[in-house]
Amino acid sequence: MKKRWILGRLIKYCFNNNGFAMGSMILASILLGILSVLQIWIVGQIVNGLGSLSGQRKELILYMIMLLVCLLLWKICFILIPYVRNNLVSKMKIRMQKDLIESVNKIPVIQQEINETQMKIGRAFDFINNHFETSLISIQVYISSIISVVSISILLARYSWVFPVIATLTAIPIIFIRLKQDKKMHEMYKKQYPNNQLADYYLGTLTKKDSLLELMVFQLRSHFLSRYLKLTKDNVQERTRYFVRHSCRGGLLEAIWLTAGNVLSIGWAIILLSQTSRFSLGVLAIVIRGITTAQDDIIGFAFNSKNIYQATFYGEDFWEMIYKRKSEVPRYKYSKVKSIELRHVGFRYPHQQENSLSDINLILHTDETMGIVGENGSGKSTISKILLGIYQPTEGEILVNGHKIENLNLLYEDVGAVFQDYVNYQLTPRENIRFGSLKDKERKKAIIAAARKSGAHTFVKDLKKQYDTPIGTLLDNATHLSGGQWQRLAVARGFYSKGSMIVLDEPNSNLDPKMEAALYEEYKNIMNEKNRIGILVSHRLGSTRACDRIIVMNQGRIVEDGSFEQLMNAHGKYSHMYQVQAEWYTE
Ligand SMILES: Nc1ncnc2c1ncn2[C@@H]1O[C@H](COP(=O)(O)OP(=O)(O)OP(=O)(O)O)[C@@H](O)[C@H]1O
Repeated sequence: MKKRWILGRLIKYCFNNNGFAMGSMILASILLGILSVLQIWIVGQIVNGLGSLSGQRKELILYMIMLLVCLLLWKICFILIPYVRNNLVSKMKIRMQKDLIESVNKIPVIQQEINETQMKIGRAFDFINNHFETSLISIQVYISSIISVVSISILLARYSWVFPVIATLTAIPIIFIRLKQDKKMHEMYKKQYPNNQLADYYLGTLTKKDSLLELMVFQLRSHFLSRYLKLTKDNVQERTRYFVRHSCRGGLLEAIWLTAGNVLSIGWAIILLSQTSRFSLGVLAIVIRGITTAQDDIIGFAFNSKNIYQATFYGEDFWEMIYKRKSEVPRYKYSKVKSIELRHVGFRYPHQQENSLSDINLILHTDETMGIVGENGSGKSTISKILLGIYQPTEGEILVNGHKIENLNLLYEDVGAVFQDYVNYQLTPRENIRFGSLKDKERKKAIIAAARKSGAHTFVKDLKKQYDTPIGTLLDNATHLSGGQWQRLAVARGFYSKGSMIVLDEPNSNLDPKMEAALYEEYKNIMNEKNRIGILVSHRLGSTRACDRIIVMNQGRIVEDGSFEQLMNAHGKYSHMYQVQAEWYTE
């Protein structure tokens, strides 16, 4: 998208969503510009009137009244504009956040996971929260400045065309000086952005609850603090260097140029006006005020460019995301999956040299359960994310119910999953479980049944308000839960979900052995529910024993595929790993 269109885009977007407020703001800005020239002209007439008091009293009073009306209108505009703008900004921010969140939701997860996208999303939100309002102010200042400069130039040209030229010529070099300063500053901010992000991360690690324990035990606090301080010190030093190099020098140059220009232009005005018969004190007042106001407007115009640079930098990411949403490839939605087939599927994470999955061939039918085993990093989670439609393969084909998915863009209406890195929703146990299938009406009995199966019910029933007790650390009077208790809620969420597929990705890390053993029984039941494909990713080979089939992953490939008996009889990798684990328990 071309950068220069960004302000135009913003105006259009605001008009489309809140035309009345935007229109009022623009009209008030136009009025401000007109009032500015009107005041100069009236003051000139008053000075003239004062110079020749004889018989001009009525006119003088009329000009005085006009000046008062002008000042009153000016004041009203000054009160009205911020009021309308605040109103517009609050409404538009909500709208923009909604649009942005919807757009972010449509970015493929794999793209969202990469740092570059995270930075883009961060900058887009930054635009809404910190730069959108300044962009609106810039638009408003631009409009009133343009109207003011044009009308003052017309007024000055009535006396001599030299005056608007003088006003413009003295202001233009200053515009360039400021533009250069702003460009440098913008470059500096852009350069500092990754370091700022890293500094925020260090600060977060130093202050967040999750990292406190490790910071204490490994005595990392001073290490992180010195890293944080170094980064912020470097940034401050760079900003100071920038300030001395560009702002101070530029400011000095500006002051010298403007003073010299003003002395010259006013001197020239006096000489010129004294040579003509139209010379009067009022005209001199108009010329001096006119030239200085026009200069201020032109310079203010340029000063605004700093806001425009920032709005462009942060806004670029916002508009890009909103724009992308419209050109997005449609996703293929399935409510009932009877079969899913991967044909020669390969997958490579962005910016990686090697494939994480290669040549995966697999057919899964409804009412079938599959275990996925393999060493760390062999591709188990990646393949389950592909089956869930979270990642799109970079090679090969996917067929759902026998139909090829074009562009490999797959989405299910309803699937269940328990991930290794599940989320702790700082709300209530009911909501934590209900999120497993939010689009249906709440099934109270099913929530309790899911909690019973996952073992969550044993502690939830003893909470103050049971399933409606606030849990976590955010809400008032919330109850703290242990790691294992959170995990049981995450498992209950998976159990509560409906739909034609469930993926359980090693969901037992925080559970005690008794709970783990009991859960494997439940996994068996849940995966074996009718009209479902059940997938269990696990390091405990014994837990996959009950699956109809097991695949063994190694370096991104399926190296064994069969039932438990077949794999044991084959005496391959699975049987070897199984023996090793069994020995560990029996020794
Ligand atoms: N977000 C990512 N970006 C780049 N590479 C990744 C990413 N996630 C995983 N990988 C790489 O892909 C490969 C497979 O990872 P995956 O998480 O699927 O393995 P896994 O078998 O589930 O491992 P584990 O048993 O440790 O959970 C690994 O080599 C890993 O380094």
